[in-house]
Amino acid sequence: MALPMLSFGGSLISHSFNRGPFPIPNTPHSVRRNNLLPCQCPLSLCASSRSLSLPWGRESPSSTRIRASITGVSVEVAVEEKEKRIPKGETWSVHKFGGTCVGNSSRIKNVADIITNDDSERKLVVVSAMSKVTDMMYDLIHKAQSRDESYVSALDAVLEKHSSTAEDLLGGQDLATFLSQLHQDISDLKAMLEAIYIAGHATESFTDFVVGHGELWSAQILSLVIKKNGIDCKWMDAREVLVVNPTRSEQVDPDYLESERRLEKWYSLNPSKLIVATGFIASTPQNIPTTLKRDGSDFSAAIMGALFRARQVTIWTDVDGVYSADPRKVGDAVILKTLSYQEAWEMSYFGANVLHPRTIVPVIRYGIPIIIRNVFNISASGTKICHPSIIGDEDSLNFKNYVKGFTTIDNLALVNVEGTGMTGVPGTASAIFSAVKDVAANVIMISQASSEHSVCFAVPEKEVQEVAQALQSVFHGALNAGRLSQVAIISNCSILAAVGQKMESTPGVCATLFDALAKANINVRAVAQGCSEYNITVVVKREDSIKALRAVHSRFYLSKTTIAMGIIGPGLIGSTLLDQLRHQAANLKEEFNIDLRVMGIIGSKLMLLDDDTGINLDKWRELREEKGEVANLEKFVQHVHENHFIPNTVLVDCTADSVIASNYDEWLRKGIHVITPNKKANSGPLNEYLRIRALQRQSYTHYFYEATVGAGLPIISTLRGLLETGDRILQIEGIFSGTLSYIFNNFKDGRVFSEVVSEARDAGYTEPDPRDDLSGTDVARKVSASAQDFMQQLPKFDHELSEKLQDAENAGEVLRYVGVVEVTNQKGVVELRRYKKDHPFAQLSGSDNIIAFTTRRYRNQPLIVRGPGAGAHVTAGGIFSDILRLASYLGAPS
Ligand SMILES: NC(=O)C1=CN([C@@H]2O[C@H](COP(=O)(O)OP(=O)(O)OC[C@H]3O[C@@H](n4cnc5c(N)ncnc54)[C@H](OP(=O)(O)O)[C@@H]3O)[C@@H](O)[C@H]2O)C=CC1
Ligand SMILES: N[C@@H](CC=O)C(=O)O
Ligand code: NA
Repeated sequence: MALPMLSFGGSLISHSFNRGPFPIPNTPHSVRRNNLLPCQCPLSLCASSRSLSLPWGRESPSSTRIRASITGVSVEVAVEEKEKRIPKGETWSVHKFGGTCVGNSSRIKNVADIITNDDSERKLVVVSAMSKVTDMMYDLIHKAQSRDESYVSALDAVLEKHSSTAEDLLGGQDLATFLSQLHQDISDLKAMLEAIYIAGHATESFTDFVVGHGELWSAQILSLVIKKNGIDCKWMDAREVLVVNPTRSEQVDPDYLESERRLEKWYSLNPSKLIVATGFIASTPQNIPTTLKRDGSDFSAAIMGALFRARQVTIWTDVDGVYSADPRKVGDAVILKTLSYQEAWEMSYFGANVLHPRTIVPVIRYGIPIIIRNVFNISASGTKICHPSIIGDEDSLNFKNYVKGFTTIDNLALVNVEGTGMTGVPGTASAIFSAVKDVAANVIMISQASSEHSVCFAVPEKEVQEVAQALQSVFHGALNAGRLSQVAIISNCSILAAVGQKMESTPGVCATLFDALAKANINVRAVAQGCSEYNITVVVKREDSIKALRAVHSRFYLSKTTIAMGIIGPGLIGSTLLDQLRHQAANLKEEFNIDLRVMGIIGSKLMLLDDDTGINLDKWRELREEKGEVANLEKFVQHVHENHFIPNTVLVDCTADSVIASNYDEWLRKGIHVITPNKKANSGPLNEYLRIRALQRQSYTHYFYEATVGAGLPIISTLRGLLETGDRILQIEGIFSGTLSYIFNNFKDGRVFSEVVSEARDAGYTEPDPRDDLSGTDVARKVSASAQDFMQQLPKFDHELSEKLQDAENAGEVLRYVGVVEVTNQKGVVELRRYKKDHPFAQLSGSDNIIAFTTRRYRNQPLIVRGPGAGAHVTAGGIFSDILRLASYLGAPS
């Protein structure tokens, strides 16, 4: 057995090292645990299997069978070998659980359940140490080598954490066996830490040996819990199988051939359909324990996936999958269903916490998909990272498929080396970057234009001064001679990268990205795109980083029918509309790709502005109480329209205020759509109305007001349909007022007029000011100063109206308040008329409106629209359908 490289001296040399890299007594356990070298000759298989008989998890192979296999009984050997060879391929699924997934006993149990419920034929589970344990283990080393005696109590805490977890989960013989092993390990570690304490130093292999215990314990506990679920399960100390070669730069390269050979051997001794293996740890070809470095468990799982030619490798973590952008920065970030290996690679490289890029390398070889899933939300299907051919054409018509994700890296500086002396001079770039290498700075992006006049590159801010000094010194002569004009530092920069495999050969992606940045008023300092076209990198000012990320994300990810809404006037109609939006929003998004976001709600006194992605309509009333601020219409409009990257804005005016209506032209001019049930803008001077309509057409915005006539009834749209298709209106006659309809439908059987008006008001049919409903607003204004006053004065009219009613009844007629537009004579009349009891206008009930269009096409029989023409629900419904009409004009599917 090869001896480890140790740097211990003096008395420690006298320890026995022949079993491993550490000076611990030769207990039977340490022999087992550290006899990592599987022997090369067939005979030694027997020897090594005997010595490897572990008391937990692993069953010794039958010695008879092993002996038979080495005594040359060839037929038997063949049968045995065949049976025990790993059935590689599709049948295996690999699962990897990180530290948080096995952070305490209930989580370990949850993991055991997930494994138990996976119906794959064969399963390999790779497990990290319980959360915080690896840090605790590193801390032990740190304490011991800095001669801090508290390593002893820190080791006790490690013991306590694992023994209490085991006691929670296990019982009987399993618990006893595990605890005895744990105590043995702790006592071995204590001896080793003591040695480190005395030496004041720990070699890398000692450190790796100590820290790897977290995985040994979690794998044993998990395998015993799974066994408790009634499933046969073996645990694997991956150091017996995974062989890696250290490289420079804190990385290791797996030796697949040797690992595969050892795995075959391991499996022949431990055939099982369910194996729990330690993540993170491995051994060198010389059998010295080592680790796959930080985040190495994902790498372990990927290597195991490759060794087993697994069907898939699932990395269980605590997020639902890979997001299209950092969800802490972009509220709209979505979970990506699929990513190609290349995309995942680029995303992780560019700062997204996806997977370490090296995790992908082992699985690419065999095209094994990696799935990222949330252990705390198993209903989420996660993100599948696989070969692009498997991704297929799902969403292929969707532009967002071209750019999958966006990432940012902050705290960077640009270095710009500039001067005419660089043009056509070979070796300048080499001189620049070798100077950078000499100060060990990491170059994150490079850009050089074809004029060769300047080379610009990004490095971490903390390294930039050293880089600049190195360059000043290397190019001292060139700078003095003027061949180089400057070595400039541009501090406070961030990188924004857009990643997507389908960007390759797709025209317009760059243009869209830059257009989004330009519209958000963000200056781009430098750009880089490799010819692979998987990644476009731009450098922006640090303070613009989040704004830039949101701008580009919205451009690619929000559907073009995402609409930012500002609701003005959350009174009866406005609040009913908000309730309807709340109920329908998810369905609209799901079925029609219409994404409505209420970004602000303003009343006459208070306003509520959203934080980022829209107000939570489940509790807008409470939020208004908690977070409402003093109403300020200008600020409100600016917030709703300008403070985000949603492609469309609509203001919905649910007031009856003419001052609010006087703003429509300005809003339309700014590109804001307007929808309203407020009649003020349409019922003033005709010129005003025509001006708004003209402006709206010029600015390519929409102005919809269906609810201003007959509430939700399709009156404006019917009229428009008739006119736009070339029909000619001859007359429109009808009962246009829900309030008056209600009043005259119920003003009978000896009832008093004022009482019926109050009833209409209570039912929500009247205007905020009921004088607007009753004919002769002028008359009303003459007799009263306010709406309340008017209601008090109203009984004075009871007598007069009772007489009119009586007269009509005596003649077998009813009273109806109608409006008539006679187009041919250019005449409009609004008056109280009497109709025979069998006339359609006499048949109405409740707040019904009835409108009869007599046109050239509908000359003999008018086109009639009839139904409730007032009330909160039907009015809000009318506004809502205008909002959806807007969405469909903007491109929503029908
Ligand atoms: N009721 C119905 O059946 C129909 C109504 N309509 C129209 O719907 C509109 C709303 O009616 P309704 O909901 O019943 O009225 P409400 O009086 O219940 O609500 C009006 C809302 O407008 C707000 N408001 C008033 N002035 C301003 C201002 N300057 N700035 C911001 N907010 C303001 C009020 O805020 P605050 O509470 O803070 O004062 C209140 O929230 C009216 O234009 C009406 O003509 C149209 C068709 C049918
Ligand atoms: N107050 C109005 C409501 C609809 O416009 C009416 O009564 O019709
Ligand atoms: Na209508």
